[in-house]
Amino acid sequence: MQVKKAYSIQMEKTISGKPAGHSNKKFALDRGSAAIAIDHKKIVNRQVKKKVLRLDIDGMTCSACTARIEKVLKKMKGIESINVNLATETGVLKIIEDVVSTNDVIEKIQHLGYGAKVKSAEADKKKARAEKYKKQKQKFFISACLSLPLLYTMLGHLPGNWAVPVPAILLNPLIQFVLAAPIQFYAGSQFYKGAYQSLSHHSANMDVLVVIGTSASFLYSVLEGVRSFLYRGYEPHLYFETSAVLITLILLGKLLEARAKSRTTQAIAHLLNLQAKKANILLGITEKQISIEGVKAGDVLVVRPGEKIPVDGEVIFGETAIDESMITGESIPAVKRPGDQVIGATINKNSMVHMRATKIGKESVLGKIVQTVEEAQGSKAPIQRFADRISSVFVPVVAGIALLTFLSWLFLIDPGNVERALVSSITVLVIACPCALGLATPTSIMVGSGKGAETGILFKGGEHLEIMHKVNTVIFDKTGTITEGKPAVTDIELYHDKALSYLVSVEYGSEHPLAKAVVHYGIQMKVEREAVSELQTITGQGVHAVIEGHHVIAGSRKLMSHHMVLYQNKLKRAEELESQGKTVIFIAIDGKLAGIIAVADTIKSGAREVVSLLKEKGIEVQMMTGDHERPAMAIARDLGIEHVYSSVLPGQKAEKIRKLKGQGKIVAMIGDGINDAPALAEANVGIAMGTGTDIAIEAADLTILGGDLDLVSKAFRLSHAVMRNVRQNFFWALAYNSAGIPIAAAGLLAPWVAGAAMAFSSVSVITNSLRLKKFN
Ligand SMILES: Nc1ncnc2c1ncn2[C@@H]1O[C@H](COP(=O)(O)OP(=O)(O)OP(=O)(O)O)[C@@H](O)[C@H]1O
Ligand SMILES: [Cu+]
Ligand SMILES: [Mg+2]
Repeated sequence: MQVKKAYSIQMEKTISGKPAGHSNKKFALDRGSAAIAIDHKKIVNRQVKKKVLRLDIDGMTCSACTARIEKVLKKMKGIESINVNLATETGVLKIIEDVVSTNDVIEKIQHLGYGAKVKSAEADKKKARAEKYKKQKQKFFISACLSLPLLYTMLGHLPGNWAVPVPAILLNPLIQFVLAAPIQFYAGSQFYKGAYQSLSHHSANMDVLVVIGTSASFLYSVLEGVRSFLYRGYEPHLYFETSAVLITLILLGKLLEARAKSRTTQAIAHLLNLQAKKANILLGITEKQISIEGVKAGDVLVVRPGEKIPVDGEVIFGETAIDESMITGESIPAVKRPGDQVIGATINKNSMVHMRATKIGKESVLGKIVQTVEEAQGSKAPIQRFADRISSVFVPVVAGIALLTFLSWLFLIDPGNVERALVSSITVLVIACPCALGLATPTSIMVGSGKGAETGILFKGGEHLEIMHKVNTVIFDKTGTITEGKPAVTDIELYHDKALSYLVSVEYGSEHPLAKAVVHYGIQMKVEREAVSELQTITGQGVHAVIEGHHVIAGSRKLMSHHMVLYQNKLKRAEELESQGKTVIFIAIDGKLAGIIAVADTIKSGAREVVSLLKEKGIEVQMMTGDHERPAMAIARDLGIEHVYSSVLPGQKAEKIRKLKGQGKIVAMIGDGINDAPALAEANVGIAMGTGTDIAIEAADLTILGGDLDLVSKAFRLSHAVMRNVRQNFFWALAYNSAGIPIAAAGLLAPWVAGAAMAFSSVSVITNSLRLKKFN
């Protein structure tokens, strides 16, 4: 049954990732021969009760912490999803406001022993981070200065001629205690705090390992010292330097980590820097310069040539050309007249204009981009959950191995030697600490998606970066994706004197690229437009309207057949035009064919290269279009694409992708139109052209700013580079541990060497991630 009714698109996207291969999107499309009415507000309103809550979370030390917060909060009522990121120290939650309040969530996290507050502005955060860094640095220096004399005493233990004379005072247990205690309890207090928090919630993080390790050597040394006071002549075996150096090195590691981390978040700062800092506001007839934060929607702003457009808005006076390349990728400046929309951060080239601010801050185009990038950087790739799982079992396992080491030394290897047993087990504890594992994925994802954003590839989440490198089938949409989407009318044949006027009038109400071509042509030819009623867009087929009491339809031959319009006598002419790669629009008035009009679009530069690049990688390339077979084939042949699906209706596009997925293929769909939205949502990876419709962008997993096809192959390369980087990070994170544990258990490693290895494993992971910045 085909009912004429508006059909709506339902979209549900979650922030958190699901395992690769599973689409986390639902896209219901009831098909019919009817008009499509897509209401943006409706999509938003559906989720009005739900709120995305962004928090700054403080005090997490390793991925065991993130795992615990996620686990506990997931159990709370009203929390739909939660994603805590160690690298950015943030949490993104989806909550149902009626059920749970922001305060409930914050209290819960605080109860777990972490600091939590609603995400502050980037500037506040920077300040807080800088302060923390300063304090951390201070602690490190104190601890390093106190450790040096202790370290010096170790030189006295060097074998044979290497031994260095050590002043007796440094060997005094009391002096050593005085040097070591501040390190243990002041500089090292953060580890005690962390360990206490962790243990009081029945879990163990890396702080626990550090605390057990350092406290054991400290306490043992204290006992030895006491003994030497009680029994004259007793030679105490002091290990103060072990705990001191360990803490110093771990603090150094943290310091280096913090510094490297701040470099990974530069992409956002870079984006925010695009924004204008000041705006000239017009108050009556006087003009005043104010800072950008002071601009409100509705303000009238003056923008002179050479200045940046301060916020999103609408031109109300003047005419100018604006360079929008940073947002749209379009290198030719766009002409803007009163009534035209302008985008914040773009550059006014020609002359002064007045504009009315419409969207500011988070609502603006740039604000949304920043938000997307932030979310992507804070989200998790499926592979990270794997890392989180490993590290959450790691700590107890390691504690077990350390205990085993202690017992086997004490009872089997060197019976009765508490000291040897203790040192070996401490070393095991320290070297096995999996702190770098928690950083392996998020730092790569962060640098990688930041790099993408800089180049014009906006990933909506880390999971897409990961899935993308598994893609083996890529499907391109034609119009607007492979072609410029700026078609021009080339041929025209009319059989009714009102045909052109009616056609231009109906197409005026359509967003379709073909419609724009017709409207543009109409303006050029100075065609009069008529009043239109009952306008309906039939997605994938054409448009319908009533003009001066006449039923006018324009679109594909499918639409004509559907309305029983006879077009067969013009079929030959149409096919002739189509073989040249042109798209033919049929016009019918009151059920009679009134004209055919041919429209041609140019293939984007770089299209051929992308296709051959993907094919080289062993990826299957296909094309899927709503257009007729002939023009589709003509273009496909030109590009070297063998598989073409033509005359596909929007719902069928998604169907086709579902089928391919069913065959076990991992599919990426690249499109721009409303007709592509369901397919973009269905594909494993949906890629939208930034020049395309909002609906497509919303449905997709990543957006190519400006619609540059080179960026498509770049996005694929980036995902491969990031995943390679993640694997390298896993290696660096685990290499020291796996190699170190047996050596440490055998008692062949000094505890401080283990401490250094642990610190450098974190540092090498972050350094490796930063290499992605050089990706080109
Ligand atoms: N506004 C319109 N005016 C005239 N014809 C239209 C209109 N919208 C759709 N059509 C007809 O329907 C066909 C399918 O449209 P659809 O939007 O699904 O795909 P397309 O834009 O041609 O190609 P692609 O799927 O590659 O983007 C078009 O080729 C055209 O013949
Ligand atoms: Cu560690
Ligand atoms: Mg298209």
